[in-house]
Amino acid sequence: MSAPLRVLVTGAAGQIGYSIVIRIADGTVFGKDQAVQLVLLDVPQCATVLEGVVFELQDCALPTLHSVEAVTDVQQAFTGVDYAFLVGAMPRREGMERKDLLAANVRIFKAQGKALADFAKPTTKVIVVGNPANTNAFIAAKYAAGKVPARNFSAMTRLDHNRALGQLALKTGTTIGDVKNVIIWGNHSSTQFPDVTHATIKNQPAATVVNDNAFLQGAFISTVQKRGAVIIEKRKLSSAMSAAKAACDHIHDWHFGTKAGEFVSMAVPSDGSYGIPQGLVFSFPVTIDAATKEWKIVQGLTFDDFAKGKIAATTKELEEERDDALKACDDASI
Ligand SMILES: NC(=O)C1=CN([C@@H]2O[C@H](COP(=O)(O)OP(=O)(O)OC[C@H]3O[C@@H](n4cnc5c(N)ncnc54)[C@H](O)[C@@H]3O)[C@@H](O)[C@H]2O)C=CC1
Ligand SMILES: O=C(O)CCC(=O)C(=O)O
Repeated sequence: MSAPLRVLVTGAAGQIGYSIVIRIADGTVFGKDQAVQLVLLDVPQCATVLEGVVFELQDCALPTLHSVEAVTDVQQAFTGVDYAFLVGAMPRREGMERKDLLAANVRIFKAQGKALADFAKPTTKVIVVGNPANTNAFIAAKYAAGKVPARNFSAMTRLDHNRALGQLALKTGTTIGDVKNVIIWGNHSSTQFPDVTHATIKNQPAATVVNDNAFLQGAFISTVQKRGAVIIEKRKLSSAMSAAKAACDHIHDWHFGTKAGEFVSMAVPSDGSYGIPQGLVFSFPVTIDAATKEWKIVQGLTFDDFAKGKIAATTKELEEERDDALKACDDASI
């Protein structure tokens, strides 16, 4: 068993927390030979619930779980972490857009960015799940600057990516393993652009196999864009099982690298690729090198006018969110 990795989950008393911790603890994310020290953070009001989660993890008798601690103190939570799953935040309810959460949640990510700078390892890798995820990651990276590099911050669009794979498999009567290289561009919001231009199904161009352009430019895109809202409408709670699974896929691939010839969607600070403003946390297709654990934005993809319009819309939304978040941070007394 390798020396333990210290892995933090915030919001661990919540519904995503409950689905995510078992996958981290049982070796699904970091492998069956990798011990994990799990740190579960939530707010003090949730301390008892958190204790129950710790007890359940102990009762799972997992060989890969080196230790598990429940904490409500930010310094204790962030000290020495190798990976941080930042889930803890207010979820939206029916009828809200994710950006409606901005003012409430941005304060959390400002404080946690500072805590990462002060207490985490400079090599810590961070996935932000709490919404609005891209902009929260932007804010956390800003307040960790100088200590933890911006490229160690990411936001989750893997759930959207997985939703897109699922919709294509359903439409074509194939299985998930047959569908590769869909791309989610932009924001984890209803402006995101799920793009199949470079996707394949059974190694053939997805557009050829689907053979229904109206679907690909219509229902496919809107289903993926609005899936989160539909789940809320039906469950009266937001996606949790699928969100936890996607967060684990995201960190698994960051830790182990992507497969040859395949890319995944991950929201990362833009380096200016494809004309996206520098620093904006934007979902791109990325490949990850297993040895260095560094992501690289896939280069050289081309866009038609339809795609250009979609990418412009999601970029504009993210720029507006960024500006609102910066203003909220200036106003926040933390
Ligand atoms: N990026 C994505 O694809 C997805 C994002 N989400 C987002 O994930 C977040 C969590 O969702 P759920 O688990 O369903 O919500 P939940 O309400 O069940 O759990 C959130 C937990 O976070 C805790 N929390 C709040 N402030 C905290 C803080 N400052 N530090 C530590 N913990 C804190 C709460 O006490 C609660 O236990 C929401 O913002 C939701 O919108 C959900 C699904 C997908
Ligand atoms: O839609 C939301 O606001 C919460 C859940 C979510 O982000 C999603 O299901 O995609």
